Amino acid sequence: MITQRIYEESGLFPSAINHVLINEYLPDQGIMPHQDGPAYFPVVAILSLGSPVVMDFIPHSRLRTCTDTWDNNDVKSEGSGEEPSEIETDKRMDNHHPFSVLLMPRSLLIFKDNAYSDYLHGIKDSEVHQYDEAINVAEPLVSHKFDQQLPEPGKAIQIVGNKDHKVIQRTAKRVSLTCRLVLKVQKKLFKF
Ligand SMILES: O=C(O)CCC(=O)C(=O)O
Ligand SMILES: [Fe+2]
Repeated sequence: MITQRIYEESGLFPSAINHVLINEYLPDQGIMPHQDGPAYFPVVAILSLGSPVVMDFIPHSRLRTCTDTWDNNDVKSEGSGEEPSEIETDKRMDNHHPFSVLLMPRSLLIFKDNAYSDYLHGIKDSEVHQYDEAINVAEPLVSHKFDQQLPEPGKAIQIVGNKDHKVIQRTAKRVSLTCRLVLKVQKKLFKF
């Protein structure tokens, strides 16, 4: 089973994956920025099928509260380990910039730790996604290779990219399998 393979090959989950959410998206549908919350172990594996999408990661608002000090790049010293100082707070914010990831069909995205706890993740409600800023921007250049292996070549993927303007057109549905580990499975819901 796919979850077993993800569990074994990633080595990132303390026990077998016990929760899979299947989402289906029409070409103009996304998901609003959110956090997956404390019910899950903080590692998420998302398998993507169908049209590609861009997933945006946005620093959580608690890390974006004083944007006026955002440009404070000359901070070099580490804090003393006591109360967080202003410098430490700035440094922490400096480490949290928005980023995005292009999710191609049959790709597996795994995110964890800070990406789980310090960022919201979401997908725009748009048929066209820009991936210029995606951290894996080079990937679609090789994607045509596996595009040909799909049952309907070219149906799911349309990359309208050139070197200045990198966008994907979502021409088909996208189905994702979000695989997680629920830490405490309540066996008896009602205890008297
Ligand atoms: O469909 C996706 O890629 C993301 C789904 C998601 O973030 C969720 O179900 O919590
Ligand atoms: Fe999520």
